[in-house]
Amino acid sequence: MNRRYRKTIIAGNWKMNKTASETKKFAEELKAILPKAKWCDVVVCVPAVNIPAAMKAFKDVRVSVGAQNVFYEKSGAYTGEVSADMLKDLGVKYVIIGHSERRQYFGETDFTVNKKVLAALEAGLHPIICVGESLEQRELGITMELIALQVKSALAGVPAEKVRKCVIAYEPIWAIGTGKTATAEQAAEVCTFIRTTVRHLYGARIARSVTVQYGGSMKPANAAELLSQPDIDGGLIGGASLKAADFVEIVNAANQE
Ligand SMILES: O=C[C@H](O)COP(=O)(O)O
Repeated sequence: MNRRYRKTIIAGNWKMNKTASETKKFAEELKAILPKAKWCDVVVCVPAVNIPAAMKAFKDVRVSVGAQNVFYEKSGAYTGEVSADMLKDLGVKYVIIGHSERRQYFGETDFTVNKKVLAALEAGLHPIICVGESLEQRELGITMELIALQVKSALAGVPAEKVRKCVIAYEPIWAIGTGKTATAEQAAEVCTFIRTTVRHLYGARIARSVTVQYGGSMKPANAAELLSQPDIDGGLIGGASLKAADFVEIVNAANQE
């Protein structure tokens, strides 16, 4: 981690978990145990329908509320979709884009990810752009090519002054929800490569300012080691973000780095 140049961000991705009342309960639990002085930004990305409840519940907890998806059009006949302006209007700060579950189950592609990133930035949101390889791709030895393609596609047309608003999350698909974490070396290697890719596109100054997270079975037991890697500036946490105590332990691990 390098606090001098960029933000450390610990973000929970609740996926399709917790009702509005469970959100309120979680916020109360979190408030009781979250340290007041934090060196990192803490974000909780909740299901879209629970955003208003989360905004209210996390108001005095100094936790930003994030969304898990956004559509790229501004408005119109797109049944079931939510626009970037709608999220912004609710007070949302971050939005996850291109999570592998969206790519796998909902047909998201590098092309739609890019359109969503542009729409999110235009609305003043911070996109958390997810990239990552499958086990087959890793075994074929094409991880870096794939990551470069995903990063370059996601950032296509993003002007230099807006890139530092983007967060890039490296989430190896084989480590998501499997309990199988990438080793700190594997995670660090790809996170450094992501920064190098941004450097080739935008130069060293901007590359230094972009937050790169790791996600994939991050938990209290492995967070400190992962977060101590120089190019890992935070985590995107699924399962372990659902329990306030585990989530806070990860925030504490980030605070110690
Ligand atoms: O967005 C979060 C990732 O999918 C990681 O999920 P996980 O921590 O449950 O493996």
